Amino acid sequence: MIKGHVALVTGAGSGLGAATARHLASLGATVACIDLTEGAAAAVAADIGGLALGADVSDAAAVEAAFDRLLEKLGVPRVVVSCAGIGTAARILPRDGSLTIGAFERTLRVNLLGTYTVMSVAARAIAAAEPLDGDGARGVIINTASIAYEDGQIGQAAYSASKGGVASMTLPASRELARFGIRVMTIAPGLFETSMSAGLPDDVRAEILKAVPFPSRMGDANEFARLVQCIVENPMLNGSVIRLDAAARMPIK
Ligand SMILES: NC(=O)c1ccc[n+]([C@@H]2O[C@H](COP(=O)([O-])OP(=O)(O)OC[C@H]3O[C@@H](n4cnc5c(N)ncnc54)[C@H](O)[C@@H]3O)[C@@H](O)[C@H]2O)c1
Ligand SMILES: C[C@@H](O)[C@H]1CC[C@H]2[C@@H]3CC[C@H]4CC(=O)CC[C@]4(C)[C@H]3CC[C@]12C
Repeated sequence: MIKGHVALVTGAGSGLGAATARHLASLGATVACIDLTEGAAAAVAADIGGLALGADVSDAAAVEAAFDRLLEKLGVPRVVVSCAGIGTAARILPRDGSLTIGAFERTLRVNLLGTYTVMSVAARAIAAAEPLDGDGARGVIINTASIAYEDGQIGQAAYSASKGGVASMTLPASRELARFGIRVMTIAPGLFETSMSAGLPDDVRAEILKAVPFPSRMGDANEFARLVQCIVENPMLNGSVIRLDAAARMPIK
């Protein structure tokens, strides 16, 4: 379902998404790279001979328009990986007494609604495509949560809620889409070296790394991409959330 097929990666302009797009291309896929930062998606797409599409995943019309262009240019993607997301640090009760409801809403819109939107638009196209094998497989959708969905720290109520929603969607989505031969999986990464985690204050990073048993280091984005490959290549992986975290359990803050 990789070599000679089309794949779609959101958040492909940076970090885990960019590594995944590059890895799938190295395995012979033609990759469509969606990102809010179209220039970043274009740089990755240019490197791998893929298609760059600028879209905000939280904007359903933009996602549909990008998908229409993908279908026109490349055809139906059989592998869809949602990496687009934002990290948010927002306390429920900040010291200044302000309300952080806007930050909560923005985080849920991008991380949860955006993931649901891409999954919905992709599933509609994949379900209409020809089956690829004797099982009747038509495609696989891989979403990205975070270990924060279980170990959320102080200041991560919004982020953890958004990732908890992504994780919780996995089983019902896989149950519903099974009849179309579409698998749904979620990866919950621990701390990985990307632009997002670069925003971590050094003391916070050090505290989190103390809670990473082995290997006690930041993950490499290619290690995420290799799990994507494993999921695509193993048809028995469906309806599950896989923590990719070196046995980390994040500390309280
Ligand atoms: N880096 C980590 O430690 C870590 C850990 C666990 C989970 N994650 C998750 O992995 C995913 C990828 O994160 P990353 O570390 O590669 O971060 P990153 O910031 O390097 O990449 C995220 C990409 O998503 C894009 N993006 C953001 N909002 C978007 C939107 N509304 N529409 C389209 N594209 C959008 C950004 O432009 C960026 O290119 C995120 O969902 C993040 O929450 C990251
Ligand atoms: C496991 C990962 O998803 C989270 C673990 C720690 C989080 C970071 C904590 C600091 C935040 C600082 C900020 O204002 C932006 C978001 C953060 C970098 C946040 C991002 C998600 C992780 C890395």
